[in-house]
Amino acid sequence: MPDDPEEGMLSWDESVFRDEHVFEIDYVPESFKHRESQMQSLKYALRPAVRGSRPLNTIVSGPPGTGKTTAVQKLFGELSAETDVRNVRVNCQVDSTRYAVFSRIFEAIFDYEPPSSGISFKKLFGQITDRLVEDDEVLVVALDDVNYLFYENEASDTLYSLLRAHEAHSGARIGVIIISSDLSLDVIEELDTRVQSVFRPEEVYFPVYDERDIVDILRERAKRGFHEGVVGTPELDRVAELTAEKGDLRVGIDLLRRAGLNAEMRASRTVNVGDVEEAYEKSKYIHLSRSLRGLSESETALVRVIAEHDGEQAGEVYDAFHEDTGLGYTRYSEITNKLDQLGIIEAAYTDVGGRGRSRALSLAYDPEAVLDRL
Ligand SMILES: Nc1ncnc2c1ncn2[C@@H]1O[C@H](COP(=O)(O)OP(=O)(O)OP(=O)(O)O)[C@@H](O)[C@H]1O
Repeated sequence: MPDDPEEGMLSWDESVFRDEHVFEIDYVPESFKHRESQMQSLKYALRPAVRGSRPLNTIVSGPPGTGKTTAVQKLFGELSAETDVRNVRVNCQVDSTRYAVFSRIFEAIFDYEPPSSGISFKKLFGQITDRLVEDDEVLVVALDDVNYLFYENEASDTLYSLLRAHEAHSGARIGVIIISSDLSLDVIEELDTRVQSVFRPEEVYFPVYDERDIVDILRERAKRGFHEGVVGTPELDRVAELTAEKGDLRVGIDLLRRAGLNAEMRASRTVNVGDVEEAYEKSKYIHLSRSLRGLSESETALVRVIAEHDGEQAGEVYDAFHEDTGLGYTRYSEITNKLDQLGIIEAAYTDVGGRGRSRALSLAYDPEAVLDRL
């Protein structure tokens, strides 16, 4: 510990943070660099809406933590502030059925939730479009993390309703932005042919940031979040290096916050590389935590069973799952597919001693780390 407490030590009423809020998950950054071309493409697609026409439908894709959601949030913020275009972003991890998506849209338009007694989908839809026509407004809907609609088999119906709104309800103008971070999913291919025939979206791709971009973005964030001099260049470089390994900018933002907390734990005014390395033991699981957060009870139950039977054959895992939950094979296999697509588990086919092929299920992460986060 430093000799001079005045200089090196943090007192109780001091903090390394200037504004800890900038490291939170829902913070929309003021400065949004290295995404200029993607922002241009999105603006191009949205521009017709400003003129009162239907905007171009768009698919935004790219790996997790590459700024897709932020780009849409920033543009929607501008649309709300400067134009009459209505917009709503639906988080499909939370609202993963067509009815839930439209309830969210209803809420955004009417400023209150639809009656919980339950009205038919048709009625819900009709009220939304009537209102749009009445107010002469164009609506843009962003379906964020659209892959969750696919896991529930709701994607085609949801998109079909949105895309055909102007035919079903004359005068309704709705555009769709779908955001997908599951690159193993070919969104268009997976849709019903009836949807494919009306869905010819513009494509905007968000690649991972390289290490130099990451340093640039995180330096800005650190400047806002920490007092001057708290994070030095070697520490920031290490944060960027670890972030680039994972490819997800969220890892870097979480690392900065946790490293700051670790420095405070030592009552230090500055973050050192040790604080960063220690923080990484938690931050590296940020993607896992996010995937686990949205799971239902039976999905969580299956994750737990797999963690306890790591690497065993699918049949054995099913027996244990069935015993715990009473659920049958169909549901079991649907959940297995979802967990596989989310990257929580890996399902590999193996030959089992001449008896044909079987699926072995294992976690994509250390079982301890998974069980800790359930
Ligand atoms: N260019 C940027 N400048 C500043 N912050 C950024 C930038 N790009 C991303 N971020 C930050 O990184 C985090 C992740 O970004 P965002 O949620 O937009 O990613 P995403 O691509 O939508 O991820 P996912 O596909 O997992 O939903 C957010 O906290 C966001 O503020």
